[in-house]
Order: sequence, then structure tokens, then C-alpha cells
Amino acid sequence: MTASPTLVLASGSPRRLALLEQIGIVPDHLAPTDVDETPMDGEAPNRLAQRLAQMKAEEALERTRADKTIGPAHILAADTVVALGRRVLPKAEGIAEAEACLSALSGRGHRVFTGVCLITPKERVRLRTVETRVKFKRLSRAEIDFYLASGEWHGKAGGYAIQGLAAIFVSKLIGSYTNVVGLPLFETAALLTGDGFPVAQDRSPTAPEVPSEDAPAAQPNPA
Ligand SMILES: Cc1cn([C@H]2C[C@H](O)[C@@H](COP(=O)(O)OP(=O)(O)OP(=O)(O)O)O2)c(=O)[nH]c1=O
Repeated sequence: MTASPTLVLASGSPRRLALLEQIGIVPDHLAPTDVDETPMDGEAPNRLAQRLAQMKAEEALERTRADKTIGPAHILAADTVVALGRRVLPKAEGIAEAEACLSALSGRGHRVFTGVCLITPKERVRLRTVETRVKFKRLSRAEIDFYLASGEWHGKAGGYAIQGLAAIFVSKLIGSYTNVVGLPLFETAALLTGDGFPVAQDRSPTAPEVPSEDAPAAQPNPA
């Protein structure tokens, strides 16, 4: 009987955890990171998303190596960037920043890139960057004020969250929806299965025959 592989999610984002849970994956450990997300001069948005995803995974790898209780693990990290042309919009931390993002996005198309990095138990680095095109309707002053009052923009790339109220601003989306929320599930599943990590299969060696819908959700441990 082979042991169930270990998964470390290098993220403090509740969205990423929820997206993984949506496809039946509960990480064994959470390792939120604290990398400098400032773009380099002239860095293209897709390159930025990929570089930051890799930095997050590598920081979590260092921590995992230092934690003798974990052992070799799959380490998964992601970074989401909202871009207007080559311009990277900030992760809105204040209301003025959020307002500037919404005004810039109003009536225009933009691109959302999520870089995904998987470091395998043999410490091989696998990367994918996924692009989604999103178009916003033209926003009225009242719509912007309504959205700012919701606070949903806080900590979100480009100052909006498509999974909440901002859904009513999206007139068109081409590509992966889950990529915009923070983790493209199709591509993430492909990365994991490509390295032998079971997706859409039971991971536990002695699983109950019939999973109960009432069973409490498993909780990952902080790494
Ligand atoms: C555009 C958009 C972004 N976001 C979120 C996803 C990310 O959490 C965030 C972008 O910031 P990230 O730096 O990608 O992630 P994070 O700092 O929240 O989490 P961590 O680095 O610990 O994994 O914006 C949404 O939730 N919905 C959206 O529609």
C-alpha cells in the first residue's frame, strides 16, 4: 500500500483553499508566504504572475524543509495579476486604490493572469500561467460607490472579486473563470496529476466505502 502524498498549499488566500476543496483536495498543510510583490521595471504581467508564484512556492519549500514533521511534499502556490494592457493594477489595500482600479476598468477589457507553481517532492519546479480576458460594463458613479461600500475589493488584484458583487460588472469573459478567482482548476489539476498526485481519486489508503455528505470537512494544518 502506498502512502498518501502530502500537499502543502503555499497560500493564505481562503479563495485558493476553497477552490481546491471544490475539486476534492484538502491540503495537508498551509504555508502562507510573505514575498515582495513589486513588479520589476518593464516586467510583463504574465511574467510577474509566474515569478511570484515560483517565489511563493520556493519560500514554502524552505519552510517545509526546516519542518522535520512534514517530509517530501507537493508544494502548490499561485499569484493573480490584473493587467490593463501592460499595466499591472495593484492589489487594492485602500479605498482610493480600489476606486482608481474600478475607474480604469470601467467600460474596458482587461486580462487576468494567474501563475501556478508546483514544486514536486523531488524538488522539480513546474509552472503554468493562465490568461483570462474579462470585459467590464461602463460603471456609473453609483455603481462604483456601491461597490466601494461593500469592501469586497480589499486585498483583491485589480480591486474587484468576480465571485462576489462585481460579477454584475462583467459583460464578457473568455477563458477560465477559476483563474480569475485565484487558481485555474483545470490547469492546476493537470499539473498535479502530471506529477502523480491523485486528483478526482480517493487519496487515503483506507478510505470509507461511501463518503458521508454530513462528514465534517477536513482541516489543513498550518506549516
Ligand atoms: C481579480 C480577482 C482577484 N482575486 C484575488 C485572488 C487573490 O487572493 C488576490 C490576488 O493576490 P495574490 O497575491 O495572488 O494572492 P493573496 O496575497 O491573496 O494570497 P497568497 O499569496 O497567500 O496565495 O486577488 C479574487 O478573489 N477575485 C477576483 O476576481
